[in-house]
Amino acid sequence: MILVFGQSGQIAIELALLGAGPCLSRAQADFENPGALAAAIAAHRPDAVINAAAYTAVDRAEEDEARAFQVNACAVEELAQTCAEAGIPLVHISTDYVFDGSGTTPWRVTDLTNPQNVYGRSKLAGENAVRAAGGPHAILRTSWVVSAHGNNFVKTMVRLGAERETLSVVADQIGAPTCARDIAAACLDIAQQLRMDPSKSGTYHYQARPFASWADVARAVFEQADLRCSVADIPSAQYPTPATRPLNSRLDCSATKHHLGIEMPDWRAGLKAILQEL
Ligand SMILES: NC(=O)C1=CN([C@@H]2O[C@H](COP(=O)(O)OP(=O)(O)OC[C@H]3O[C@@H](n4cnc5c(N)ncnc54)[C@H](OP(=O)(O)O)[C@@H]3O)[C@@H](O)[C@H]2O)C=CC1
Ligand SMILES: Cc1cn([C@H]2C[C@H](O)[C@@H](COP(=O)(O)OP(=O)(O)O[C@H]3O[C@@H](C)C(=O)[C@@H](O)[C@H]3O)O2)c(=O)[nH]c1=O
Repeated sequence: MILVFGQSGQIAIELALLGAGPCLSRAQADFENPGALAAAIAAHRPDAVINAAAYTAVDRAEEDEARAFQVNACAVEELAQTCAEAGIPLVHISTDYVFDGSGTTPWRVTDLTNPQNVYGRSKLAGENAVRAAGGPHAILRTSWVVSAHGNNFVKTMVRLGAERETLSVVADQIGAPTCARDIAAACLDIAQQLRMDPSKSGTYHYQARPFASWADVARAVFEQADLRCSVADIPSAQYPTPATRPLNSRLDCSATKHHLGIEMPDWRAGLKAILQEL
């Protein structure tokens, strides 16, 4: 049995649809309540754990640092240590925001991290806690998660695209949207592989193809959803936000393919499915 944390989140919803579970809610396992995660593991005795819970409000985190670190790092340390002590494989999801966004080369799993905002620093601290716990684990870094559920850029674009004739969207942050459904399937695959072979533990990248800017994604949404809104490309400087976002969010996913045999999906196909679901 695969125990999932983060029941109401985009990725956890897709994990449940794919048959993973039980999926625990905040009320069942609160990451701000020390001891709650160890108790949940003891109660469920899972074969593997997928942590899809996190503090994901990137701008709010700038003023809510203690809570972001509690959820994304301190609680993750408790979870990782509990799993390691029991030999339970842990799949932990992380983010492109652990990188500083310099250059244009896709980030490899071994590249130096240097997060530029509180959310990214808290996620990096969570990664480090998982590695330090020393149990069977996979840290799966992904980016720009989109789905028919929860809050995400695609849903925001569908809403704004119906209200506006033109929308200004940043065109100098390059990465790729990755569908929660594809990530969930990858997490399940990795959890099974870790159960069979703990030596596959490590850090992996999982990002859909092809690379795109947020403006490209907005254009694809409007085109596929038949919305008449046009997109004006702007630099990040013209869209000031409390948290700095990395310009280069391209992830090199070759190790994921090489070591785990997992292929990267095309986000345009996933986008089509999401728009049909909305
Ligand atoms: N969203 C994105 O674009 C990206 C996300 N990721 C990572 O992927 C993972 C999943 O993201 P996503 O599916 O988008 O997440 P969501 O933002 O959709 O959901 C987050 C989940 O975490 C839960 N959560 C937050 N705080 C607590 C807490 N104190 N105790 C228990 N549960 C809590 C939320 O519960 P509640 O509903 O009660 O608040 C919710 O179920 C995270 O690790 C995230 O960092 C990586 C790259 C991009
Ligand atoms: C709504 C809107 C956003 N933007 C820009 C702002 C920002 O640079 C970019 C995306 O905005 P969002 O706030 O949706 O994205 P953001 O919350 O930064 O998304 C991030 O979330 C965390 C959890 C991650 O881990 C990252 O991988 C990434 O997905 O689009 C525009 O340029 N125009 C607009 O009208």
